[in-house]
Amino acid sequence: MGVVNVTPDSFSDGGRYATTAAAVEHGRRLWAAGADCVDVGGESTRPGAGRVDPERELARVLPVVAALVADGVAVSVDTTRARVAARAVEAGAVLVNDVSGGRADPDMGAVVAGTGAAWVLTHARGDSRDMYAAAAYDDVVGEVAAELLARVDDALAAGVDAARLVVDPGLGFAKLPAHNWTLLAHLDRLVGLGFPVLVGASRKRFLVGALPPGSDEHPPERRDAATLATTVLAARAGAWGVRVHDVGPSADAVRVVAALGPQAGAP
Ligand SMILES: Nc1nc2ncc(COP(=O)(O)O)nc2c(=O)[nH]1
Repeated sequence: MGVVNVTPDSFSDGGRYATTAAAVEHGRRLWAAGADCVDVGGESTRPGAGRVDPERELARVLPVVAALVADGVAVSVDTTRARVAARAVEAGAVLVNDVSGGRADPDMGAVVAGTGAAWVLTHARGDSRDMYAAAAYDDVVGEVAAELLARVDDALAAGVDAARLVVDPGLGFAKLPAHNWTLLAHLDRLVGLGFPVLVGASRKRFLVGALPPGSDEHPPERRDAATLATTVLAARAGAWGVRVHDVGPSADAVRVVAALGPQAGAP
């Protein structure tokens, strides 16, 4: 899953693809580089980010979704708003990527149930204004798994077909670095829940911990090698997908792991 943030303030590429033309061009590049899906978002989800007006979010994502769909690109929409999801699916998006796991908008379940779209339920607590306040776990893998299953139950209750659900541990969402590393080390337990697992580690701040001491926290591209390592880990654990900014290397890494054949532990 290639990332196209049509926003002026995303931490990983803020502002580079803020115009429709730049975003569409970037989405085409990611598709050509081997992305199976291009994820279009119009509202930064970084901690502390304020909300974007719904009309502005729509104005950012819809033209990009429509143009990429017209090119034959499989598009997902990164939104927590049911109305944005509905309009993006109408424009041809095939997956709703909801970092709130359906908690932000009570109408999201019904909207997804009413379409043929898939739905990524990402684990988080609170929202972008207070997410670290809830970043306390006794057993982060067990608690994230249980809370994701609660999100799944709500989705099923809303009428969404289980076959259209994907779960995501929400690295960096209401999680401290140690929580992210523990989740990465135990992705097999999340895969064992029986739903496709999407992993979004790409260029996230916790990866700086894997860089040489004193490494500059910027630019985010400096974290692409560490991101590639997380792609291999996710593929080896049997994850369904990875959400990355630098698609080419991760697409190659996924093919390398696939070439190994069935591995112990991967379904
Ligand atoms: N499913 C999913 N979606 C996401 N969307 C945005 C971000 C924040 O990263 P960005 O600002 O680089 O897009 N992370 C995730 C994630 O981990 N999982």
